[in-house]
Amino acid sequence: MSRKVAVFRKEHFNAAHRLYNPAWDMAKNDAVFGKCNNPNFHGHNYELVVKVVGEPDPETGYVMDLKILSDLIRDEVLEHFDHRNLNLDTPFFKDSNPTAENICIVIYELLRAKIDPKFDLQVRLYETERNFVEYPVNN
Ligand SMILES: Nc1nc2c(c(=O)[nH]1)N=C([C@H](O)[C@H](O)COP(=O)(O)OP(=O)(O)OP(=O)(O)O)CN2
Ligand SMILES: [Zn+2]
Repeated sequence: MSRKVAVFRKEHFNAAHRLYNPAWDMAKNDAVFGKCNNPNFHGHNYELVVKVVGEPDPETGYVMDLKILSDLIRDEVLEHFDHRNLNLDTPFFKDSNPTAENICIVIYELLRAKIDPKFDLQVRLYETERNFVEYPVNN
């Protein structure tokens, strides 16, 4: 029987963004993205939940030390995203929109590169209290 356990770390960051498609005119961007297309940007208080799944180490009882996970999220994610303009201050959304979906995928990829492949990883990102996304699915 599997002894896999999921451990979670919650973090938050504040960031500004604008959702628009540069290939479209303002009218179409307004129609699709509404107030999220404000050229002067707008902000969200993002809540981030990182889930790591694996078997507890027999010597420590830890799946992964949550202090190490916390430091990793700080260094790999929050340093890039917190109090930043996601369109202008980060390199991640030059060719894509900083939607919750795309931000979640970027965060997953940043963390996946640093977390031992023996662990499964899943990221949940709340853009508002009621709007949230998860990547990857079915973990
Ligand atoms: N599939 C997606 N839809 C929307 C996204 C997104 O990232 N993925 N993003 C937005 C806006 O950026 C933003 O989330 C909308 O914010 P807001 O208008 O404040 O949202 P609500 O009015 O629904 O606020 P609640 O507090 O959640 O009620 C839009 N769509
Ligand atoms: Zn928004």
